[in-house]
Amino acid sequence: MTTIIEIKNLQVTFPDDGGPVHAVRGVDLTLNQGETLALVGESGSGKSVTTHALLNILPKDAQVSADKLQFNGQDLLGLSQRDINQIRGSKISLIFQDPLSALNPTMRIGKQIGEALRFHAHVRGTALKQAVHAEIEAVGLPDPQLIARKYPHELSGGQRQRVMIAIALIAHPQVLIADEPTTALDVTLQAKIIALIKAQKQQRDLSIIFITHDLGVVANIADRVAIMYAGQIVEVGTAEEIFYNPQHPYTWGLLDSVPDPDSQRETLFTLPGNPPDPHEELVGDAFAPRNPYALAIDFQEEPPLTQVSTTHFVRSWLLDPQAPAYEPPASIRERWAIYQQDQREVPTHG
Ligand SMILES: Nc1ncnc2c1ncn2[C@@H]1O[C@H](COP(=O)(O)OP(=O)(O)OP(=O)(O)O)[C@@H](O)[C@H]1O
Repeated sequence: MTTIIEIKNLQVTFPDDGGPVHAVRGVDLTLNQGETLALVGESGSGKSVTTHALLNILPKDAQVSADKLQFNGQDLLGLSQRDINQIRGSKISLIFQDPLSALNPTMRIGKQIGEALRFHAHVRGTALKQAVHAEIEAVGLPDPQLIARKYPHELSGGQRQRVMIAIALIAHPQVLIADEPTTALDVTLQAKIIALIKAQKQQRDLSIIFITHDLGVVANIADRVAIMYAGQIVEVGTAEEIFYNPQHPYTWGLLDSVPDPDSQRETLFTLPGNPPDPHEELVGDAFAPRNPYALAIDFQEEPPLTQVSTTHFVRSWLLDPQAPAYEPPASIRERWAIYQQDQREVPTHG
């Protein structure tokens, strides 16, 4: 498996009148060739800041440090702004949550889609026009010539998001970072945009980081899932491990807050409390005050990362060999039962 992006111990702090804001507190993350990695957590957990650090698009006053921040084995932290600009848009592209504010209201759609190709590949004239029209078609928009002449406000929300995808993909990047690309859309449109991203991934052999606060959204697209809380990854695993063998109480809460059409539950679970103030210096486990399963040690010491399988890692004291026995919520026990059943059904060789 080829690693495309490797992040080790990423820390990002912003200066602020109320004291430094600790947005990212030691993130380790890898993206492998051809996979979709979902980065999931509540608002403010540091998902966007993590990927913006990668692309060097944080505000100038951000303090960024990392033991490793690499793209295809190349160190991104040491690169000049010019070299980073070459990578951004052509090798790594970003789709933002809100196309209306990301698009230029005064520029025709066609010109905006063509920009990356003009800038990175110096394509001009008829070739550029043809490439733009082909890209508009590829993202499922009708009548490319008409769409290219329109301005952003003349399109619907779903059409604008397709335009954002065309802008991100036209220069044939290796990596697509999709930051909450469906949040502003209704459920039907969400499903269509996810299907489009999935299809484009397959056609173009993309690797994707898909950012969302909603675990339900990524069930159909993610190969692996990383759960982020208060600037740290608290659990990471394959989609199957996160959905059916989750080990961190925060992941349990996120799973329980996803609407389940088959469930008998009448009201949806909402995680009690709020994430910690990012100004705070944290002691122990950042999730402890909201965690009904917290142990005394959670309020004193940061939990170590425990390996559950070759692909599954969890940052929780519950997995310590000395932790007392505990029983997760019934909804999670049901998931575990399905997982164990699936494991038994996997044929063993040898
Ligand atoms: N320029 C900035 N100056 C100060 N604090 C910032 C800045 N950008 C982000 N932050 C803070 O960093 C923390 C992480 O923000 P980030 O945008 O990465 O969260 P997120 O998980 O992507 O959530 P959301 O879905 O709301 O964007 C938040 O507390 C946020 O307020």
